[in-house]
Amino acid sequence: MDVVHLWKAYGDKLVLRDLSFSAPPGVTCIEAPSGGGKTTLLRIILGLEKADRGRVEGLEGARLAAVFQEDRLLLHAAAIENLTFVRAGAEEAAAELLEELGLPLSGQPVAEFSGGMRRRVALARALLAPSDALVLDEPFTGLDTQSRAACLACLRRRGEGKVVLLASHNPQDARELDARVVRLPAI
Ligand SMILES: Nc1ncnc2c1ncn2[C@@H]1O[C@H](COP(=O)(O)OP(=O)(O)OP(=O)(O)O)[C@@H](O)[C@H]1O
Repeated sequence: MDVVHLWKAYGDKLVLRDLSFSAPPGVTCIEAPSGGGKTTLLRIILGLEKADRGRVEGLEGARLAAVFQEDRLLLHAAAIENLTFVRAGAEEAAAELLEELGLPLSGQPVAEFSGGMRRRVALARALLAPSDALVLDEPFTGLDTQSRAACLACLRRRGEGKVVLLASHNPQDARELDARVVRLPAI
């Protein structure tokens, strides 16, 4: 995937200025401080926001799976139902993923889960959805050390061969995922 001369402003506020980079298969971490434009960039890549100028190449026809900054789960459904919602009939694969991420297989609605548990359900859902590329916006927020390690291992294994874009303000993410890093310049 290539980002080519991307510009984006909200009113007078310039957020992305002539941004270009390539993201080959593997993990690319997008690093910037809070407010630095990471979410804006990912939303443009997902087609949810329009750039003012420039383009994203190489994702034409690709299936994208995402973890948004908010979890966007079906709160009254169980974790496994949140997963099979994106891949019907995949109960076994969904259960395996939940287990890998230390999540319960019970019928408990995710509304009753902790914030970190919900974050892991959102990641599991993105990993289960049939996809060619993963777009992950701060997927590890609110996770303790052990859950974060489980997520990293799962992403490493299941993201293999895909373009994975991961917005982060934690430089440890890139180190632990052996990822390329794109640092958004301060504007
Ligand atoms: N819809 C919008 N309308 C106006 N301004 C916006 C809009 N979306 C984002 N912005 C502004 O654009 C800038 C970049 O926001 P963005 O959410 O992309 O940053 P970020 O790097 O993801 O931040 P964080 O790490 O805090 O999530 C911020 O100053 C934000 O206020």
